[in-house]
Amino acid sequence: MSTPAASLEGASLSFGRRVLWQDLDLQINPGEFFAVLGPNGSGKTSLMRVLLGLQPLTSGIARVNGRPVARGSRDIGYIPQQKSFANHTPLRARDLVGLGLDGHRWGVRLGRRGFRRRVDELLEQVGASSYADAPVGRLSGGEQQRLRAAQALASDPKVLLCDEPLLSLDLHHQQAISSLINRQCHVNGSAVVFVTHEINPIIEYVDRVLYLAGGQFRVGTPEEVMTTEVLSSMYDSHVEVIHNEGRIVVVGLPDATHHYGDEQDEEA
Ligand SMILES: Nc1ncnc2c1ncn2[C@@H]1O[C@H](COP(=O)(O)OP(=O)(O)OP(=O)(O)O)[C@@H](O)[C@H]1O
Repeated sequence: MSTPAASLEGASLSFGRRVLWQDLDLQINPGEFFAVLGPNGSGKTSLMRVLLGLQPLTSGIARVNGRPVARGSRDIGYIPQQKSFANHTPLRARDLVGLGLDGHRWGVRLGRRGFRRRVDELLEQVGASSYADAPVGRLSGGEQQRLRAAQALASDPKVLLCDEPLLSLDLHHQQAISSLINRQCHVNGSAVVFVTHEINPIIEYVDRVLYLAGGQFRVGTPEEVMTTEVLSSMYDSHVEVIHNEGRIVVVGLPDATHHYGDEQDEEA
């Protein structure tokens, strides 16, 4: 059996009394498109941070490509949740993409010309050729986000972590970026971990989902997890899930995010 691209064994994460998840066992395989869903504060970004080696688990072990997670792993590509670059960031769009491509693996192998060609190719793939030489701080949120995607794809990572990468993109670019991420996954063999609030833009690509809510989790195909029964039980309230023409509509989600552990906090 091949080594999982990323795995968690008996993983738990708590902050004080708040339990985000407990006893999570997970193996994400090379070439698997794995979506992470759940309400605000359910621990999706924290899971990314665990895999990036930035957030220690409360218990259990997390591995990437068979090795315990470590900061700065070259096995990982990361499209962070959107934050804007400061206005005067001294980088052009192509420099940012080049950072993803830089260094040991590619710099030597490609040479200067090849390096530039590859950066141009990536810029084109995310529809950023027209602003290749613009300072990143002057670009719109969506334009910056497309560059982050190009940067993360540049290194051909074993594991591609995407934290709401489609936010602030228009429909056309949502489709272009999600299809590129899908190609990186199903053609180039990266494992993709894709955090999102909305599964429909990527539903045709998703192999399995992890759904986090109320301190609980479920793992399975979208058809197994995204059901009225499963989500109602996780939210502890009636939630209706409608599958229609390949889309999934969830109706009646409770507004407030209930955190497992809040009861104890209140009692205390
Ligand atoms: N270092 C920390 N110390 C204390 N609490 C934290 C820390 N990091 C995250 N949390 C809390 O853990 C919870 C989960 O945060 P996280 O960012 O993982 O949620 P999320 O599912 O990504 O949410 P969203 O959908 O809003 O992005 C939040 O309530 C957050 O305040």
